[in-house]
Amino acid sequence: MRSGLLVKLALLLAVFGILSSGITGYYAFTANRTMLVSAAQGDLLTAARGVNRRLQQAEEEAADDAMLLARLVQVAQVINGQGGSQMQRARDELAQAFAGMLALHPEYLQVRLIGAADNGLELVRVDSSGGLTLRVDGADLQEKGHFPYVFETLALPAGQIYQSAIGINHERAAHDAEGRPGMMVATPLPRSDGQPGGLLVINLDLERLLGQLRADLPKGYQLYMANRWGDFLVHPDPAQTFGFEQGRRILMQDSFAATQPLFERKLNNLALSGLEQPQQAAERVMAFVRQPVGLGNRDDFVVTGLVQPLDAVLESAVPLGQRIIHMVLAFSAIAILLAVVFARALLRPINTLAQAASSFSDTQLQQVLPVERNDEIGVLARNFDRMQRQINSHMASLYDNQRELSYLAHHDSLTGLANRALFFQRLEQLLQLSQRNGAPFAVLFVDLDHFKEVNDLHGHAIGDQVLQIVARRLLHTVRGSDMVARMGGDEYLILLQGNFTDAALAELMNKLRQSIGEAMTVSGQRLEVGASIGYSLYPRDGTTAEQLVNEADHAMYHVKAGMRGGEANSLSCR
Ligand SMILES: Nc1nc2c(ncn2[C@@H]2O[C@H](COP(=O)(O)OP(=O)(O)OP(=O)(O)O)[C@@H](O)[C@H]2O)c(=O)[nH]1
Repeated sequence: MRSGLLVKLALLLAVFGILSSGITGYYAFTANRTMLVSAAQGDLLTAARGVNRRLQQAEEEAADDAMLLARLVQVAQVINGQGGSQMQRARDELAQAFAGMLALHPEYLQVRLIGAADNGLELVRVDSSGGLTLRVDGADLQEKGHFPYVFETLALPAGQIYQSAIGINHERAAHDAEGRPGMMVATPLPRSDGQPGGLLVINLDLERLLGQLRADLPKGYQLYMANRWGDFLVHPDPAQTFGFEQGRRILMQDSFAATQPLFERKLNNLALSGLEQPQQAAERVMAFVRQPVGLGNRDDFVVTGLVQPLDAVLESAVPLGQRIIHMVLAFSAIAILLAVVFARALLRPINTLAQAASSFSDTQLQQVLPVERNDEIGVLARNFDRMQRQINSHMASLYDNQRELSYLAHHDSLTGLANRALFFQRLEQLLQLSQRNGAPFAVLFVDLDHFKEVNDLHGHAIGDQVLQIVARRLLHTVRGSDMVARMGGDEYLILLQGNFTDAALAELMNKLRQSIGEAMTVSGQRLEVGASIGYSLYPRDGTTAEQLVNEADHAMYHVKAGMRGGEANSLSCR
C-alpha cells in the first residue's frame, strides 16, 4: 500500500518532469526551425533585391553610356549628314568608340547608331561576336525602322532614355545578340534643325548580367524572374523561359500561385515557407520582390524570385534537435531521479505515521512520531500522538475496570475473601493437580453458630462487622498458601494443601474455633460468636469438588447437630 503510493507519486512527478522537459525541448526545437526559416526568408529577400539592384544598375550604366556616346561630336556629324570624307571619318571614330564601350562592358552585345532616314538604317554598328568586337558596315547595315524600339525612341524628346522590355533578340545577323535574352537602352538623337535624326542603341545581355550574380548566390538558391505579365524570363529550367516567344504562356503565378498579388501590384514583396504555408511553398522557402524597370516613361516591372529547399534551411536545426533530444533525455532521467527522491522524502513521515499506527494497534506501545514538524504532517503526528495517549488512558481505565469487575466476580464484597466461584475454581485446579501427582488436601466448612441472633440483637450492620472480623481471624489462623472463602451468609470454606491426619485437622479446627470465639468489640458492643466446623479429605472423602464440599458441609452439620443435641465436642466428628 505504502510502496504503491510511493510508486504512484514518483510516477506522477516523473511524468510531470518528463512532459515539462519534452514540451520545452519541442518548443525550443520548433522556435529554432521558425527562426531559421524566417532568417532564410530574410536572406532570400535581400538576395532578390540585390539581383534587382544589379539589373537596375546595369540599366542605369547603359543609359549613362548611351547619353555619353550621344553627346560625341561625331554623332552630330553623322546625324546631320555632313557628307564626304568627314562623315566617313566620323563614322570610323564612332565605331572605335562603340568598340571601346563593348570591350569595357562584356554585358553589352551591340552598340549602334541608327538613322531616322532610310527606314531606320543603321549608320554605325559594332557587335560583340565570340568575345570580340566586330564592326558591321556597308551593305551589312540593316534597316530597323519597323522595330518598336526605333520608332518609339525617335518619338521621345531629346535627352530621354528608352528602355525596351526584356525579350529574345530576333534581329537577324545580330551576332552574339541573336536569339539571346536581353533588352535595349536607347536615346533619341535630334538633328541640328530639331527634327529626329536617329537614335543610339545599346543591347544588354541578360544572361551575362545575371550570370555573375547567379554564381555569387549561395549554393541551392534557384533564381526566377518574370516580366509584368508573369512570363518567366529566368528559370532554373531554360525551357520554361520566354514561352511567349513560342506562343506559349509559362507564368510565374501559375507555378507560384502566391505571387499573383505581386502582378496585381497589391504587394511589393512576398516571403513563403513550407513550414508555415505547406500548400503554397511545399518543401521550400521562397522570396519574391517586384522591381520597377524602365528608365524612361515606361511603367514596367519584373518580379524576381529566389527559392531554397526547406531541408537545406533546416539542416542546421538537425544537430540542435539531436542536442535537444539528449538534453530532454538527460532532464527526464534527472526528473525521474528527483521524483523518486522527492516522493520518498515526502512519504517518509507518512510511512513513519503508518508504521506507528500499525505498531500501536498491535502493541499499544506509544511510538515516536515527527511531532516537531511545522507542516501538515506535524499536525497529523501531534493529533495521532494525542490520540495514542487518549487510547492508552482509556485502555488503562478499561483494564482497571476489568480487574475490578474480575475481583468483584471472584471475591466477597463484604469480607474481601474469595467467593464461592473462585473457591470452586481453585478447588478444581487443585483436584486436577492432585489427580496427577496424588497430593492430598483438605476442605473445611465453617458455619457460625446462632449468627441470626447477632443480627436480631445488634442489627445487620454489626452482623456485617462480625462477619468481617471472623474472616480476618480465619485468614490469620491458616497458612498463607491456604485459601479462605466465604460461601455466603455466615458460612466459610477453607482449602488446606498438604497431607493432614484427622488429629492434625482436629487441632487446626480447635485453633480456628478458639480464634473465632475470642470476644470482639464491635461499635462499642462486646460480642462472642462460636462456629461449627466440618472437613473432608481428598481423596478419602471424595474426588470431585462437589463431593468434597458436601462432605465437609455434612460433617459441619453433624457437629452443629451434635452441639444442639448436647454433645460436648463436635471435633469427634470428622
Ligand atoms: N449481617 C449479615 N447477616 C447475614 C448476612 N448473610 C446472611 N445473614 C444472616 O445470617 C443468618 C444465618 O442464618 P442461619 O445460619 O440459618 O442461622 P444461625 O442463627 O446461624 O443458626 P445456626 O447456624 O443453626 O446456628 C441469617 O439470619 C441471615 O439473615 C450478611 O451478609 N450480613
